[in-house]
Amino acid sequence: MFARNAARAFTAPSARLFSSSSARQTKVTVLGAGGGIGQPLSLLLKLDPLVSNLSLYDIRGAPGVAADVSHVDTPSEVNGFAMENLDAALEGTKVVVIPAGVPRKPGMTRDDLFNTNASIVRDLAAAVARVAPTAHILVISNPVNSTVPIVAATLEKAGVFDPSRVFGVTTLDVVRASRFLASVSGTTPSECDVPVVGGHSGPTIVPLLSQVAKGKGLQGETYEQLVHRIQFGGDEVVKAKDGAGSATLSMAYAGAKFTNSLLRGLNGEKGVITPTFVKNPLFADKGIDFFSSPVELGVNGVEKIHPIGPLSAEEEKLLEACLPELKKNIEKGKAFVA
Ligand SMILES: NC(=O)c1ccc[n+]([C@@H]2O[C@H](COP(=O)([O-])OP(=O)(O)OC[C@H]3O[C@@H](n4cnc5c(N)ncnc54)[C@H](O)[C@@H]3O)[C@@H](O)[C@H]2O)c1
Ligand SMILES: O=C(O)C[C@H](O)C(=O)O
Repeated sequence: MFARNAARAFTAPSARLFSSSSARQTKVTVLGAGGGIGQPLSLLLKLDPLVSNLSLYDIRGAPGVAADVSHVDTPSEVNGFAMENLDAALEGTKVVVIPAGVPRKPGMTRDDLFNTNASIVRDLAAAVARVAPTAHILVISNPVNSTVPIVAATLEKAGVFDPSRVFGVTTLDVVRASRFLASVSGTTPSECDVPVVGGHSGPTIVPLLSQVAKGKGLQGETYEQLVHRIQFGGDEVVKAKDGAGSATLSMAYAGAKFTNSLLRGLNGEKGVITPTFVKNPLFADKGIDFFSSPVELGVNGVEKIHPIGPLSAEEEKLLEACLPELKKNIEKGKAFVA
């Protein structure tokens, strides 16, 4: 893909997206592969050396996307599956990534997508429960704060829920926090790994800037504007796309990055830690049993859930605003399946 004399220039970004420390390889299935996220995500997964087999499914267009992506000269096999072949797409898969569902238009909240996306995600989760009950499920479809509890409850109903195998992908918030803090502090994103905890919508997104050297001194308007931009980065893209959807390319990058982290953990690499929205005991005493906090990924998926660490006074307030809304979103998801 890259010319020999250009290789140096490309080394840094590709190393940041894909890190491969082990030889074991895995079958990955994308549900919603024909969409705005699904297509670039499928391409990026085709480039991941830890993916041996890529299975692409959508209710429209997946065979075409698969034919196209399959010509890329990396070792993995690619197969496309049309609407009626969902079971075949899931056969023998270890990791299922779900970006199926409708995106926002200007003026909508993520919760406004619930009525359409809840049943899409529930039905896909039921198929995974039936065909690939031990697969790891990575949920991208919004509203993530509700769709993850929907997936968990659906698996629970089918008697196959394992909390170490269900993840809400909140990596785009981490990617944005890193990129935006780098701009504000005049550094590079690699120096700005900001833990982002909570959920994935506006005030439920809680960036912990005080835990990063480049972020801890920020105050006043600079701090407030940065927090707002991280919490509402999605709206920025929805507005700029002006009715044509929400973040797709940066989300595909974030989805491929999280998938690679999980695959490295599954392959036995130690110390792979990243925030993700999982069944989480940290705020269970407040009735909130799903929460994104830094999670160590290992051979079984979730290996260890880390605490969120010390918070500044501002972050305490952000967390206070996050919890009630997150609780509502989680309960709405659970009620839908019940
Ligand atoms: N987690 C995040 O950070 C994040 C970021 C961006 C977007 N999203 C969400 O991801 C979802 C997809 O966004 P998009 O821009 O790719 O939308 P899109 O409309 O471009 O693509 C969605 C795809 O899902 C497919 N689909 C619909 N029902 C399906 C089903 N039952 N089975 C399989 N495929 C089905 C559609 O055919 C379409 O190809 C949206 O809900 C969006 O809000 C999440
Ligand atoms: O904003 C959206 O609706 C899509 C996504 O959740 C995002 O954060 O970009």
